[in-house]
Amino acid sequence: MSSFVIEASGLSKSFGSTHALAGVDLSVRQGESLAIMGASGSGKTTLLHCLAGITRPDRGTVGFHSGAGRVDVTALSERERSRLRREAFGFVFQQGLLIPELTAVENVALALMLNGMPRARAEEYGAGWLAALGLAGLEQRRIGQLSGGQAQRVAIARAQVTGASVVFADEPTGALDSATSSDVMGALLDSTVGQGRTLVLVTHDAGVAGRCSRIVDMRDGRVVAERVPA
Ligand SMILES: Nc1ncnc2c1ncn2[C@@H]1O[C@H](COP(=O)(O)OP(=O)(O)OP(=O)(O)O)[C@@H](O)[C@H]1O
Repeated sequence: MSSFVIEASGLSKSFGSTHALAGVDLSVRQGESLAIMGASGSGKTTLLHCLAGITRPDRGTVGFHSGAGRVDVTALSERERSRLRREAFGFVFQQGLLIPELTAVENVALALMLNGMPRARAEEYGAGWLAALGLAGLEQRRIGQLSGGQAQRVAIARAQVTGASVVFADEPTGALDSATSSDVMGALLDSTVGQGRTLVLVTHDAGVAGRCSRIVDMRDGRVVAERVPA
């Protein structure tokens, strides 16, 4: 059995009187694809953000295991968490958070340049990732000149180009029609778990969740069920 890459225990997070997370224990194995499902407001995004070190929980811990050992994500400073996110994690959101003024390849290369890689090399790497995601020939298009599915593939390339060991995705196919959604989900799986890396995603779409290796269901800030898709 493979080892855990993320181990969260006792996570609680409130916003005023709203208990977004009310004691969540969740471990994620290296190389698995985990879908987090549940009704609107059940705490899915808050959980994803706590696992990824974006949000610090009020209580509980998140451990991240890398080749260098275990990091207690919840004990890190804001600056250390930001570095961990840049270096070890990748993010794909519903709206790709791409920079519209930049071209496809510049958007991908930027992630590498933020980690100190010179521009020419970063763009070379970026172009390689775009090609791997089926976007060869579109490197110089600005984001507004791409379809929704193509733009989301650029976002996937950007999330992976730094060699992220865990990719976190929040409704990565939420803005796409069902055929495009299926293509983009295939690209996301191939480029993460297909390469031995780990994918944690939030989705409302049972079709998307059904392609993951495990699903957890949330209700009222708690994980209430766990299942393996048929
Ligand atoms: N920054 C915030 N400030 C105040 N309340 C928040 C904040 N973030 C989340 N909440 C509240 O916490 C609860 C859980 O929100 P969360 O976004 O985690 O749910 P979700 O399951 O991802 O919902 P959705 O499917 O609608 O995106 C909701 O009641 C939400 O209104």
